[in-house]
Amino acid sequence: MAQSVLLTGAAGRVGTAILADLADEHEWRLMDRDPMTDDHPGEFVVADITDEEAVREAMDGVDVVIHLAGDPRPDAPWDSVLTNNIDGTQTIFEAAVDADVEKVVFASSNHAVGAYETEERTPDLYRAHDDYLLDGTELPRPGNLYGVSKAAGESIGRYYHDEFGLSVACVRIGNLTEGHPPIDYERGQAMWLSYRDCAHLFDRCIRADYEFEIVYGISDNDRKYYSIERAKEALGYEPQDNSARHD
Ligand SMILES: NC(=O)C1=CN([C@@H]2O[C@H](COP(=O)(O)OP(=O)(O)OC[C@H]3O[C@@H](n4cnc5c(N)ncnc54)[C@H](O)[C@@H]3O)[C@@H](O)[C@H]2O)C=CC1
Ligand SMILES: O=C1O[C@H](COP(=O)(O)O)[C@@H](O)[C@H](O)[C@H]1O
Repeated sequence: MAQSVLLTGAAGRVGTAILADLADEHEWRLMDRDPMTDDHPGEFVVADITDEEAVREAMDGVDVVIHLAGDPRPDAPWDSVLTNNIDGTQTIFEAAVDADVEKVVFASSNHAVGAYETEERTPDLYRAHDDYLLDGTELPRPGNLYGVSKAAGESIGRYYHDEFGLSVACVRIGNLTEGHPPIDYERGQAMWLSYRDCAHLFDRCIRADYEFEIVYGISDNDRKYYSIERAKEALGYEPQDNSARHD
């Protein structure tokens, strides 16, 4: 069944991947601080996610929020991630609860667990023969302040689930690259997420029933150190792409 979905950060790369395949699948309300130049479905709200009033207005009548807006740079400075990624995320969750939204899907990141990639484990970790696997039950272990902000976003989601019963899915997105896996970048190949698998995974997050989930958002790559089993079990994720098929 089509759902009414608020998509924050709609003008960015992940938003573009989602809308490319799902424009006709749901009723969209799009939000970004930058206007969208391309054709887009639904209504577009130009607003900053730290603007409480604008966020509350945009949340009206919405079933599901996909929250992508934020500073995506792994080397982003603290003042930016504090404002855009932590404060902005709390504003979204608070407004979602107040508006009786059913589900919030939070764009977390591989960088929330980046420090598991120790000198001893790498580069073997990025290769198919290695069996080290993170499955989403491990503690966050960020390797930069951006990763700290994503771990904080997951905790904010946990709090709003436990305290208010909101369904929350945190997707630790790997490396979204259009058309083919990253070239000459083993780490990126191991965590490649194709555009169509990205759209499908977020569609499953919109449609599935769950309580609180942390899943990895990568394609079904032969080389992988993130398990996609929980995304399959809890959400019905069925990826079609594999970075090994593009060598
Ligand atoms: N692209 C990737 O491979 C990955 C992305 N992510 C996460 O997914 C989300 C989307 O990332 P991308 O699409 O790649 O980034 P992007 O930079 O292409 O898109 C982010 C969008 O959010 C908007 N935005 C930023 N701060 C905002 C604010 N305060 N208020 C309103 N809009 C704001 C920007 O204008 C931009 O259009 C981010 O939260 C990022 O951390 C996580 C892991 C990997
Ligand atoms: O969280 C993110 O991760 C991807 C992959 O990280 P990288 O350090 O291998 O580039 C990154 O491309 C994206 O911009 C970021 O938001």
